[in-house]
Amino acid sequence: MRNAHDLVIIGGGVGGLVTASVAGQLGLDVVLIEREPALGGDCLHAGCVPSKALIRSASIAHAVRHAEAFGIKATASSTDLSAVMDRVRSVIDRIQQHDDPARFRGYGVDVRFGEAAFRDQQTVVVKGQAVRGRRFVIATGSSPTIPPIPGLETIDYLTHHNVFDVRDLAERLAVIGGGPIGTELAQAFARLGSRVTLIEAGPRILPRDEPALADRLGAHLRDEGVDLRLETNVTGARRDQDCALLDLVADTGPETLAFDRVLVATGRRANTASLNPEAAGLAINADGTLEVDRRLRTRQRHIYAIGDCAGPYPFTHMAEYQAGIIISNAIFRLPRKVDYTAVPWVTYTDPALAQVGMTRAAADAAGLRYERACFALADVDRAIADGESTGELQLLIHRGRIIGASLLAPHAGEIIHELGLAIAEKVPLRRLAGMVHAYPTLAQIIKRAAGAYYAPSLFSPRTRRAVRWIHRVLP
Ligand SMILES: Cc1cc2nc3c(=O)[nH]c(=O)nc-3n(C[C@H](O)[C@H](O)[C@H](O)COP(=O)(O)OP(=O)(O)OC[C@H]3O[C@@H](n4cnc5c(N)ncnc54)[C@H](O)[C@@H]3O)c2cc1C
Ligand SMILES: NC(=O)c1ccc[n+]([C@@H]2O[C@H](COP(=O)([O-])OP(=O)(O)OC[C@H]3O[C@@H](n4cnc5c(N)ncnc54)[C@H](O)[C@@H]3O)[C@@H](O)[C@H]2O)c1
Repeated sequence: MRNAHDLVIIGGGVGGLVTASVAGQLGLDVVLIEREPALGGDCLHAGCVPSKALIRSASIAHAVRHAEAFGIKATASSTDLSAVMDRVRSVIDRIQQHDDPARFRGYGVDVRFGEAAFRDQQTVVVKGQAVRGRRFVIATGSSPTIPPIPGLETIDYLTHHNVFDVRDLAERLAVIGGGPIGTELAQAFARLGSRVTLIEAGPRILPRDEPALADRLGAHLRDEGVDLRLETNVTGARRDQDCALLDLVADTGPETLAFDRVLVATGRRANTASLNPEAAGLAINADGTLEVDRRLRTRQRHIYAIGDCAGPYPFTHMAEYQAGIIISNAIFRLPRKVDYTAVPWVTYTDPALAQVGMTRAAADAAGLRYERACFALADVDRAIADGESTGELQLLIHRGRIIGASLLAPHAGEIIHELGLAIAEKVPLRRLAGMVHAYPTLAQIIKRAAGAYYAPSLFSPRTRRAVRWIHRVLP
């Protein structure tokens, strides 16, 4: 095909950037198109990075406030949100250096800024210019969805796109939506000093996670002072002088509450409309993601899609993982399919809620018979030393191997990967029970849960009889 680039990548977030850097360094003729004025995508500018930087400030505020429980007299903390957000900004700026267009141009990538839309199956148009490609990777991410609440447009609500620009701490903050965004930010702002009401339409926060652990986290947030309203619908919103009024309806009846700010965190939808997908003959799933096969090819075999715009797991590490699949399929031409058996995800509350592999709901849906091994964090020595008691590990075990793990614990995201490897590599549970875990670590909860699973058979009457017999007959 004349004048066609080897690879045209649409979207300069993590999915697009990982693909572009490898393809460029391997010597392909690559064009990377990003509609915002900077590379990095939502994770860097309005997602993972600013939220985790904010959570860090919030955890320090929380530690200072509770210092006395650890024998430390600290003066009462107050939050300078402007300084907190300056730090958030500086963290973004520091990481942004990795995503400098000059770096990618140095790899030979032709970086262009402007919105790309398909003209046909081989061409996208950017700022009026046609860009032809032999292969395409769509990595356009997702955007916040706004629920159809009458009057919402009148109250100047926040989303994750502008919440990190706010400089003054709201005294009363409503967070609508108890998914990962709403839950992480509700706790962070409560710890920074806002009175937070977290409103979730469903029966629990974090509906994709293990229900018992999500409930435990919800109770913990309440203990920390978050006013958690479950099974509550927002039926109307309006401005009243300096505040926003929200009409709430729950089993207990209707109620109208006043807030200084309202953050909407009710989900995200794939960015596909601006791409003009029909012109390229691409199919869209009911949830708005692009239809792809297990090799991440759309219906047009030379057009691939990865990250949030393809799903099914809208996380940065999954966009990066899927970029690896594309590199294999589209660059090395080695057919490779996605494998989602050991996908981890973490909600970075304190304690954090981490999942890898199957939840019980997923195992039930797959018709698998499994057993459970659980262990409470409160019985782990390190957790006692740290003054942390809220948490639990739950393992799902199928034929002696772990198929899913859910962990509520401080830094759960740092602990869960050992279990991810065990699931991916089908490591027998007894190997984990026998593995030496350094003392005292929170990760010992894994060995303890595995030990708890084997304890009934280890200390059974049969084993006890066998041990007595051995001691009688052997010298
Ligand atoms: C508040 C928040 C916190 C989060 N925290 C975490 C976390 O802790 N861990 C985690 O794993 N995930 C987290 N996520 C999710 C994570 O941000 C996304 O999964 C990740 O950014 C997806 O990467 P991507 O490459 O698919 O899309 P993005 O990073 O969104 O990049 C897509 C890019 O495509 C561009 N684009 C869109 N349409 C076009 C077009 N037509 N032409 C040109 N360019 C276009 C966009 O401008 C954007 O830069 C969080 C998300 C939010 C909102
Ligand atoms: N730590 C992380 O990995 C992390 C953190 C933040 C975001 N993310 C990603 O970003 C994506 C978007 O996150 P999110 O939290 O916005 O979406 P989500 O879809 O995960 O959760 C939205 C929540 O809002 C509730 N909801 C929807 N409409 C509502 C309404 N009108 N009133 C009250 N509640 C309502 C839903 O029941 C659901 O619990 C997620 O899919 C997640 O993967 C990941």
